[in-house]
Amino acid sequence: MAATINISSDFSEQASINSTKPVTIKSLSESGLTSIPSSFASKTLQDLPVLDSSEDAIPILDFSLLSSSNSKQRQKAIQDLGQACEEWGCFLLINHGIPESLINSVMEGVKGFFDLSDEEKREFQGKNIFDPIRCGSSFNTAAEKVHCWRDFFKVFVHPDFHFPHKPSGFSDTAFEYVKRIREIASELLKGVSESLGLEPNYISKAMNMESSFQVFIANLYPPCPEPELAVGIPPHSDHGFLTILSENGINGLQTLHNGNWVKLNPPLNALMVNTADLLEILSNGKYKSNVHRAVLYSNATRITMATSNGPSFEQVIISPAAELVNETHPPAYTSCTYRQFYELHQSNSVDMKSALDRIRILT
Ligand SMILES: O=C(O)CCC(=O)C(=O)O
Ligand SMILES: [Fe+2]
Repeated sequence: MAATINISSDFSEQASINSTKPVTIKSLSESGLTSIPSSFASKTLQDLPVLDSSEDAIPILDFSLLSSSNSKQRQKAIQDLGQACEEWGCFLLINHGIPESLINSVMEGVKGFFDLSDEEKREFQGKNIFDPIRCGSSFNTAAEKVHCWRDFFKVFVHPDFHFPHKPSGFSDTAFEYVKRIREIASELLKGVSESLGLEPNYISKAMNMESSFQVFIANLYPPCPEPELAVGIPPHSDHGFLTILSENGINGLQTLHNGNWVKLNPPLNALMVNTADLLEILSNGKYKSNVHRAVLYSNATRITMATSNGPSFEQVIISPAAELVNETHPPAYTSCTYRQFYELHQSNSVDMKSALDRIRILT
């Protein structure tokens, strides 16, 4: 392994290899390293068996059936959705209605953004986790022991739409894309409410989804000289209700299921959906947030777009739904606002369900 280097979550204080130029993971990868700096060596990559989806089949849900006029078909779709949330915490979504051309053009914008020079990106670096536009490397270099082989940008896109103004036209296509993702999340959350025995608009009303907090996260995983030693993102769960992802045709997301890592190899144009921590809280633990990770390649660049969809950031208190609390199921989490939870989630290292574990009520 090569010498240790320092990187920064944002681009403000980046040290460099040999102190000659700033380091993003992209530029580190392009510098022709043949081994990873020791600060990227993850100890946990080989810990559990990795299965193909043919060995343990991740649910594939047909989005169009959730709004079917045939009530039997719709009920079955809701039941399948509930089962996927309960048994997997993730699923693949087909027939979601977002045109492939729209997904492709947002992906082009993401590529264009990562291709900006480090100097140009600096304009968008952000200083803290509540900045609406923030780009950087790894996850939170101030708190983490092992860095992620990943560059990212994160943008708050709802209720107020923020977006980088470069590359040109990117913001317009992204606006349309996140709106379509919000509509899908809203329909899925209706189904989730029903699958929990609540009325269809329960989550929408109780969580003030009209001002739902939505974050668009673009991830770049450049080729890594030692993909068996480094990690794109280590095992973690997400912070909102549902994260909806698409990728650039290179698979690399794995989900933890029954003690194995299972590869998500989505069919062309399918979206990947993860249940996240706030849904685990709201369902009082019935639906577990999905633990997942992203792996790397030595010869391919993987790009993903993960859109996190959650409740209103400050206006509601998230707690287990009263209807799901009883003597046998006492409240399993303390209440919080999304803002409080987001801070817990983003200001530590990315590590399993560490944020949720801090508000879990132990019995
Ligand atoms: O890029 C991926 O496959 C996963 C990304 C992810 O887990 C995240 O952004 O939270
Ligand atoms: Fe994630």
